[in-house]
Amino acid sequence: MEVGFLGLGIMGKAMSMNLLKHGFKVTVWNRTLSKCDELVEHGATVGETPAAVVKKCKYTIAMLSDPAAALAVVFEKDGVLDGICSGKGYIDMSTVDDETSTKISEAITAKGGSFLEAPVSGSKKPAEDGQLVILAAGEKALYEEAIPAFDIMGKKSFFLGPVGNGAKMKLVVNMVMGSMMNAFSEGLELADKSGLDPQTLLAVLDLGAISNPMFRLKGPTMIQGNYSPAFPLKHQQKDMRLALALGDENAVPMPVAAAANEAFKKARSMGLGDKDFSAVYETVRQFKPSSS
Ligand SMILES: NC(=O)C1=CN([C@@H]2O[C@H](COP(=O)(O)OP(=O)(O)OC[C@H]3O[C@@H](n4cnc5c(N)ncnc54)[C@H](OP(=O)(O)O)[C@@H]3O)[C@@H](O)[C@H]2O)C=CC1
Ligand SMILES: O=CC(=O)O
Repeated sequence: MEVGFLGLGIMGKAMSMNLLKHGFKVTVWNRTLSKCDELVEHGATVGETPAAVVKKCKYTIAMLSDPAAALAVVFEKDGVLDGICSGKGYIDMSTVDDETSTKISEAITAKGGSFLEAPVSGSKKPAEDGQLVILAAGEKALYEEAIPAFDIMGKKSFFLGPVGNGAKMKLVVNMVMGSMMNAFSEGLELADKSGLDPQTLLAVLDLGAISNPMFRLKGPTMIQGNYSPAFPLKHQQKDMRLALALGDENAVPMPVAAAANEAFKKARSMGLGDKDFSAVYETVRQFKPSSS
């Protein structure tokens, strides 16, 4: 099966690599073309533009940074719209808001193509291990067609109904995650400043009711001041911003998420946007290990 893949950042590279390793023929495109090289070494072919990829493949997956990128790749010259037609599908797995997704869906379907949004929960390692959670919504027939690819990239896929529901679910999940990361950072700093060993805090947390993979994975690296990016902080802040807009639209008060968003904005202003989202710890941290 020949599939297209647009966007070879942290996530897209790992996801398309998994498809290749499991026997899919993959045609890739990335704005910075040199990022295609490693995929080509593993058997991918390169399309010169998004339109060229879409013309070649039955369906094309995209994994792009944000709403502006998702829109640009579809609507700009030689973009997805210039290649899509009846019988072809477009699956956007980027984290965007429902308005962006709906705009893309309407344009694709107006040209006779079918559309699915399918944002994912899970970061670099789950993407490498094929352990993502896929939150799909849109054209059910395209969802069914894409299940063999979803089964390779993910450990579980949900079909959530009409376009917009996948985007909203993803924003709710990441709003919770971003808020938790801030509470966790404050806890680490409070332990340290009040004379407790943060490592012991991690051990205590891991044995109790709020034990979770994120604290377990990120805690040790945060204590070391190692923020090598798995989930870039600028993307987490984008997700907080979009989730807050969803709260605004639905008149849901979200004071905790609003405070977390401010912390991520502060981290961006400190030049930490391209670091891992756990670098938000630096907004409250006073002691800096010499390695940071
Ligand atoms: N990293 C993670 O843990 C997770 C990320 N996500 C979401 O997945 C998406 C991708 O994330 P991730 O891979 O980490 O991000 P990266 O920043 O690593 O990659 C972003 C990709 O978008 C491309 N891009 C950005 N702007 C444009 C544009 N204007 N036109 C064309 N292409 C563009 C980049 O191209 P170029 O290489 O040229 O810059 C790159 O391929 C985001 O929506 C993120 O929120 C979801 C779950 C987990
Ligand atoms: O969007 C990020 C994630 O870890 O999920």
